[in-house]
Amino acid sequence: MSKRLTADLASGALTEALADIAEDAARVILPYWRNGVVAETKSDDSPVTKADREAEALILERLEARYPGVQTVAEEAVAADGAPAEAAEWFWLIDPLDGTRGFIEGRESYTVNIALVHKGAVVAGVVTAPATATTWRSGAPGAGASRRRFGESWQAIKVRNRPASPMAVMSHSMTDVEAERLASRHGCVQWQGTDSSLKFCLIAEGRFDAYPRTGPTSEWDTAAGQAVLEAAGGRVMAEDGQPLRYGKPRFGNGGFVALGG
Ligand SMILES: Nc1ncnc2c1ncn2[C@@H]1O[C@H](COP(=O)(O)O)[C@@H](OP(=O)(O)O)[C@H]1O
Ligand SMILES: [Mg+2]
Repeated sequence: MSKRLTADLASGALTEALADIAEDAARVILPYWRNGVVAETKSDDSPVTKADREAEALILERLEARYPGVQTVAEEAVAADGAPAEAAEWFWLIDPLDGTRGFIEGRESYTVNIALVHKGAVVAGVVTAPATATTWRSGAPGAGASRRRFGESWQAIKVRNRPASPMAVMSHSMTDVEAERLASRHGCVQWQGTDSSLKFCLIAEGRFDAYPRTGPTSEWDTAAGQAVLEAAGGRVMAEDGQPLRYGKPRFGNGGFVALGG
């Protein structure tokens, strides 16, 4: 493993570099947003655009240039060529455009996601929201999480203490009845629908308290958001009550719940 990777992880320079890469990917994506982008349908029926593919190509090239030889597991590469047979000790999980449906419909809630996994645990991640020019990142181990607007300095963020009336944030992909049932199972009286990994970041910055999810997602949908949320003082638990882990069969997740303070 490259010495640079482990040194950058320890110093916090890793997510500084990942943030620059994700923001450059955002600059590739933005010209396509609200500009008549054409959606194609993948074999799993989910949509993909030129923006997804070009952003992923940029991210893969930049990661390989700075940290050569680390395994990459990226949404569009897996869609085209299949998933690697097994996860390496260290690997990247990349979703160049999470919330593609919202992106195509012109909503702001889509993100660029890059995360690093070591021995099945997510150890670093960045989430960038191109539409609002905002990036969230985990810092050096123990150094918390932070957020910046493009070109500005990092501000520390953290989860809020659970209030008397906790609020859930959830995928739009549910009926109101399902969403209400799921929110109340986690003690939440109110809930709001949002696309993409932004949900983890909204909990990390203390605006919501829970993000429960029952249906399947892919590991690249959750890893970067989990890194940010854990660094901000929250957690993401799989159905067994343990922190969500990575490198599972076909890089797929079951249900989970993300929680703030
Ligand atoms: N049944 C399923 N299996 C795997 N991933 C799923 C899925 N249903 C939704 N997802 C993924 O979850 C992401 C959307 O989450 P949300 O509903 O919270 O916005 C999408 O990512 P992409 O937009 O990157 O394809 C989508 O691919
Ligand atoms: Mg996704």
